[in-house]
Amino acid sequence: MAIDKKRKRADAPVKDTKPPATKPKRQKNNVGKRVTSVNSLQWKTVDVPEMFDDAEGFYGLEEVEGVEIVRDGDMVRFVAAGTAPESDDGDDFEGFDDAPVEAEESPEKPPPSTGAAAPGSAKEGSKTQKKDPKSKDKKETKPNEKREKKALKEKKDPKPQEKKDPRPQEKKDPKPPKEKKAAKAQEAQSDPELEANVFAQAGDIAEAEADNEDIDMSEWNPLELSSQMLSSLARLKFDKPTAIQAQSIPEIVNGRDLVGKAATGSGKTLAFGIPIVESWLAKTAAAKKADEARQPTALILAPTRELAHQISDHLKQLCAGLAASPYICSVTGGLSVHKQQRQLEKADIVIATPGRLWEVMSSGKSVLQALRGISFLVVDEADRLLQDGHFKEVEEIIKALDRITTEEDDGEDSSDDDDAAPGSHRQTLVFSATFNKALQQKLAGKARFNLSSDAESMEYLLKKLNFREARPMFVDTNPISQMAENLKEGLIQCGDLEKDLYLYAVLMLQPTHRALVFTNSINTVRRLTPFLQALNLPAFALHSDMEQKARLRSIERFKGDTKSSSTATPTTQQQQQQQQQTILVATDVAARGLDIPNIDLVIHYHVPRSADDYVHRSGRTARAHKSGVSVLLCGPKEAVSTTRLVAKVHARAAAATHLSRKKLRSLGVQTVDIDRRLVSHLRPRVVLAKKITETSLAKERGAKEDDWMKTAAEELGVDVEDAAALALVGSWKGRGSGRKAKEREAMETSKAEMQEWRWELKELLAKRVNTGVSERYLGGVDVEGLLKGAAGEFLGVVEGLGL
Ligand SMILES: Nc1ncnc2c1ncn2[C@@H]1O[C@H](COP(=O)(O)OP(=O)(O)OP(=O)(O)O)[C@@H](O)[C@H]1O
Repeated sequence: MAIDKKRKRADAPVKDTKPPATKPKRQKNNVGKRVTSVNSLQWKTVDVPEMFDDAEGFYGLEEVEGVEIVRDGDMVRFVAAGTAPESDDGDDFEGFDDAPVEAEESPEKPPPSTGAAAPGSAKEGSKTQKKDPKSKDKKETKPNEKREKKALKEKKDPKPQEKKDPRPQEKKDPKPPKEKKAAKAQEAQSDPELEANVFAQAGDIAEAEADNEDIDMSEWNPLELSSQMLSSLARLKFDKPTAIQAQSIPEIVNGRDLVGKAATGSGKTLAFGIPIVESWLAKTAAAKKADEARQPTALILAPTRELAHQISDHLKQLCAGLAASPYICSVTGGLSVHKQQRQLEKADIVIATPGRLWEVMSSGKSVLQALRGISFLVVDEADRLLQDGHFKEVEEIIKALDRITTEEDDGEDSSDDDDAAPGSHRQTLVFSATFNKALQQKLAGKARFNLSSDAESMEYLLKKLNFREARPMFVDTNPISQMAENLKEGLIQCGDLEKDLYLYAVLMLQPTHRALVFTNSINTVRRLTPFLQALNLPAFALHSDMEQKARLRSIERFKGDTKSSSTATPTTQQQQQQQQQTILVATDVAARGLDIPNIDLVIHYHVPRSADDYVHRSGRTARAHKSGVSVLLCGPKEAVSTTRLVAKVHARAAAATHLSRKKLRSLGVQTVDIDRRLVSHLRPRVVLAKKITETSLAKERGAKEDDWMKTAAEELGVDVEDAAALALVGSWKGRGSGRKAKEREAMETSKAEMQEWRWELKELLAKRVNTGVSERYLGGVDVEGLLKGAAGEFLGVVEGLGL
């Protein structure tokens, strides 16, 4: 249906299809015209070729009619008629209208399976509204007239470089910001793919564009990037390349395979993202017809869904300033497979987690065939991706991609998987913060591989990546340390059962904007999150057992993009401060690559399992030249092994420098002695909060258990009301019996008792905590001032950490 409509559009000139009533409006060429901003113009998405029926416009191109460009000194101004009503799907352009714009609800998209609006569907419905002159819609761009806009601009704009298309992608929509936000939120609700766009910083980009002309971009010159790309980078205010970008981009542009290692937060994503987008721009420019270029340019593999979406958003931000943008799609678990299949068919850049990609690739040949034509294969966070349970899928994906050169058109894939495709046409780029150079040096060797060891498995798989070159380029921008420069590391020793207390103490003492708490288990995330919430701290959970939507929502809330779920009204200065702070309690699913701005504190509630995990977890803070603190909470038995583990991270620094031992010690982790008196003041709050949360959780578990027992009793054919029968079903000794006893106890706790505890805790939280230092209190107190006045006495050696 949508195809037919588009045909109709393509075949019949727009003015012929317009209802006669609206025609005169378009003829009022000079009537009511006025100077307007570029964003207020009536941009319309360029008509979509039939084969891209489901596409969101024609490669992002837009056009506008009835606009005059007037030069006013150094400024270019746009003169146009007033705001026009717009069709929600672009099919029913009715000409400009001088009527003022009013907010309207975003139309729903048709079900993606058909790409067409069913009669009476929301799409159809909103179309009808559009024709109603009273609706005065404004939001969606009208298709049809976009190529003209570009031509118009190129023709009239005396400075094509700066003016080529000064609007970021998001600004193509002429909706007013408020309305846009509402429409976006609505779309996000109905479309998980859009909802996934939690990292987008369109607003920032829009602000940035205003003064990007003042930015000195000369430090990018050696990289010989296109003017379009430079203008996009200026918009992002990236005035110079980071070290990994400066060293990798020219090599990648020159066609080299590359293994890149750089500290966390040092800009690795754009180190491969910029050359990929440049390649797409060149390919698109060279293609005679737009659809000739529409073969995926790159496949980027990432270990987690969040990282895949983040890379996607990061690249979208980069492309937001381009006149035409590649279609970037992420293929991750938790979202609709069918939708991803359709998106893959039109994708230019694919970012995927291996499990879902393999599933989608296995489901049909078309996707596989399209991906075989990629020019770039990127393996991000390579060490994790190639180990942690992804090994098999990555191996299968690469084998499938490589069969292109050995497989004949008999429709059967070669079964000889060890026959790596010779001279693969694609470039392979492998990035991580933790990457062993020795591994790269062995890549061209003939060694036999022992797949029982992790390191050798990875080595084997790297071999399988089928680099074009015998020795891919190895770029290591930080051979001394993998840790970010401005990271301070601390270690707090406490009793095994006191971690909750010390966690709370650190969160109270360290004025943070965003704190990330790492645990080694999903159950701990489930317990700590409500525990911190009970203490009035805005904590959110993230672990792999959560639904994808909930995962994304947690990250959004952590970023402060949406309102905190905390309903408590702040009563004290401390509470107000805490409400601005957000805390994410996560498993290692958040350890890799996540680039959330302004995380200033990472707490390892459970010590990391490996030195690399320590590097990546700690790397969530102190990113992009910012500073941050990483604190390890260690039980008595963990302290020695953890210190050793951290020392391992710093060992290379020790070997590679001639600094004194004392200096080297100061660079590593510092032991933090939090004043025990202070901690003891916080204890009553923590004890009560633990009691409340653990009882609630045990009640929940107990209720589930009861349901299970009832079902089992029914299945056994015994009377569920019979206590003896329940005992028969539910009684067993041994593992879990202590927990069950707790659950029973919790089940017996009345609502009134729980309520009483809550009131008690509320009172405790409202009280100031006397720190025992002069008149000062924790809570309503300026902790920084307190530290200044009583450093040493208060927090001992933590001064160096800024606590
Ligand atoms: N040239 C640049 N100038 C300034 N900021 C930049 C530049 N390039 C990237 N950034 C910013 O630096 C931050 C970190 O980048 P990125 O996420 O790519 O780091 P990374 O090296 O991949 O980290 P990790 O190893 O943790 O995955 C991002 O917010 C990004 O926007």
